[in-house]
Amino acid sequence: MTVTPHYEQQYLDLMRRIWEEGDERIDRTGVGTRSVFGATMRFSLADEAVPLLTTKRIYWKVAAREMLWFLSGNTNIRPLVEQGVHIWTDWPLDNYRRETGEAIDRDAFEQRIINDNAFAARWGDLGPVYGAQWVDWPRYEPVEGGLFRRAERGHNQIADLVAMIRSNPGSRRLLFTGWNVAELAGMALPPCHMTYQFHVADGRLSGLLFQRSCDLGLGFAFNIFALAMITRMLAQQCDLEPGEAIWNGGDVHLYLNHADLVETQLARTPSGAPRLKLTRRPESMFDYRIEDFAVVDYAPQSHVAAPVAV
Ligand SMILES: Nc1nc(=O)c2c([nH]1)NC[C@@H]1CN(c3ccc(C(=O)N[C@@H](CCC(=O)O)C(=O)O)cc3)CN21
Ligand SMILES: O=c1ccn([C@H]2C[C@H](O)[C@@H](COP(=O)(O)O)O2)c(=O)[nH]1
Repeated sequence: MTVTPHYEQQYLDLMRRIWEEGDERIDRTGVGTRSVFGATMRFSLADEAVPLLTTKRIYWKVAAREMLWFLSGNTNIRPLVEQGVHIWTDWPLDNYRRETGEAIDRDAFEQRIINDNAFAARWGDLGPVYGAQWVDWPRYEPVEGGLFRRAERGHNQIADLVAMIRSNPGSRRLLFTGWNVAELAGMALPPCHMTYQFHVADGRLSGLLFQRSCDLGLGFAFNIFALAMITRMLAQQCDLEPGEAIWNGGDVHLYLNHADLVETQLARTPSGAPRLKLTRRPESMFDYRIEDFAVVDYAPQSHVAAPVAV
């Protein structure tokens, strides 16, 4: 009898291989990583399956709120912080401390972001990151004298994608990207989950993500959930069934200060088959709310905390 391995096994196998054989180097953050180049994982989304890790608890609502924030086009951490989502605070905080020399702690910084409009506008923005490029990629229009001005509304890649999936599902151009070369310098971090492509076969929509840089211990769990989530949303909007989530990583790494996390997860056995439910069919990709998502049959092992490299 052959037993199908649990979907999470491919993640644990990659984690072990990087930890044991990855190339060790000092990275941009100074923390140090072990790294491999090029990896693929595939997860079924059929029957509402969702690739949540089970060898530690994943706060999927944090990742879901982040995805809804991307789709809103907002690039300021304020709406995240207002919802108790702290995952993007460290970069503006680091910038604020460097520029002002003030030794403010994270809670106080977040309070000021919430309470003070001008402060949030000055210190809370990440630059033209994901949301800006996804729904408002800048367009320029000619004005007199050979000059150009920025059009009031940019390209909405997500709205265009929905229209294209509906009208031409066989297209090989069903994609959107955050990698706007001309604007990279203004971003707090250049996009990691940078290009998403979609494919329709047999009435099923599959999503493929190319992620140039992946923090396998921390970011990956969020990135793979988000890929599944947006693929499900697009399938719902386009009257398709969910197919697969396919993940392609470029530089896939483990930070050297994640030893406890790696050893704990590798000592655990994945189990269970969580499902993601979309409880309502909103008007468009831009009308989803956090209440529209529910995860059932998710019984993970305990959360394992790990430091984020800034
Ligand atoms: N080094 C690094 N790794 C990342 O994954 C990452 C970045 N930087 N920079 C930009 C964003 C921010 N992301 C983050 C940042 C922090 C967590 C994190 O701390 N997660 C914890 C706690 C989650 C919570 O308490 O809400 C976790 O256990 O998943 C996850 C993703 C993903 N990205
Ligand atoms: O969604 C995300 C965002 C970021 N990461 C990780 C990958 C790297 O560890 C850092 C980014 O550093 P770079 O020097 O720009 O590559 O953040 C992630 O895994 N997922």
